[in-house]
Amino acid sequence: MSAATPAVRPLVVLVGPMGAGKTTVGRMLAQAAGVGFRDTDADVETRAGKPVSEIFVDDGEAAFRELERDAVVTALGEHDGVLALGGGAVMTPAIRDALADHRVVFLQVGLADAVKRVGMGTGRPLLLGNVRARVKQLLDERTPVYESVATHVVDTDGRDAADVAALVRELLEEKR
Ligand SMILES: Nc1ncnc2c1ncn2[C@@H]1O[C@H](COP(=O)(O)OP(=O)(O)OP(=O)(O)O)[C@@H](O)[C@H]1O
Ligand SMILES: O=C(O)C1=C[C@@H](O)[C@@H](O)[C@H](O)C1
Ligand SMILES: [Mg+2]
Repeated sequence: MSAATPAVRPLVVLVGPMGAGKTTVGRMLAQAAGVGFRDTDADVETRAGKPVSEIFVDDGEAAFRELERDAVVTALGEHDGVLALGGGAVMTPAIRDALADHRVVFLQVGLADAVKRVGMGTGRPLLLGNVRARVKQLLDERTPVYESVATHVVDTDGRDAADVAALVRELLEEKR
C-alpha cells in the first residue's frame, strides 16, 4: 500500500480589491513566516509573456479571466506558502468553488484608502477613466463576494502594510 501524499495547499490565500495590499502584505507575510510567496497576476503575466494591462488590451478581459482561472486552480494545488489572487479573481465561479476549503483572508479596504493606494497608475486596466468612480463600483459589486469566500476578514484602512501582515500572521497562529 502506498502512503497517501498529503495535498499541497497554501498556508493562506489573500483576496480583496485592488489596493487592498494582497501583493505587498502577502510578500511581507511570507517573508515573516519563512514560506514562499506567489501571486496569480504574476503567474498569468509569465504564462502570457506580457503585463496584465496588455492582455486586457490585446486579448480582452474574458481571455484574462480564463488565464486567471487556470493560474489560481494550479497554484491552489501546488503552492504551500502565501498566495495572493488578483482583485477580480473571486468573480469567476470556478475560482470561488476552488477556494471552498482553503483558508482565505479578505483584506478589506474602503474607498478613500483604496483610491489613495492605487493612485493614477496605468497598470490596472479596470481603473482607466474615473478612478474613484470605478473603485466605488467595483467595491459595491464585489464586497459581498469577497465576504462569501473569506474565512477571515482583516480591515486594512489606516494601517500600514507591515501592520496588516502582522495581523494576518496573528490570525494564522491562533488557528493552529
Ligand atoms: N496597508 C497599506 N497601507 C498603505 N499602502 C499600502 C498598504 N498596502 C498596500 N499599500 C500600497 O498600495 C499599493 C497597492 O498595493 P498592492 O499592489 O499590494 O495591492 P493589491 O491588493 O495586490 O492590488 P491588485 O489587486 O491590483 O493586485 C502599493 O503601492 C502598496 O505599496
Ligand atoms: O480587480 C480586478 O479585476 C483586477 C485586479 C488586478 O489584480 C488584476 O488581476 C487585473 O488588473 C484585474
Ligand atoms: Mg496584487
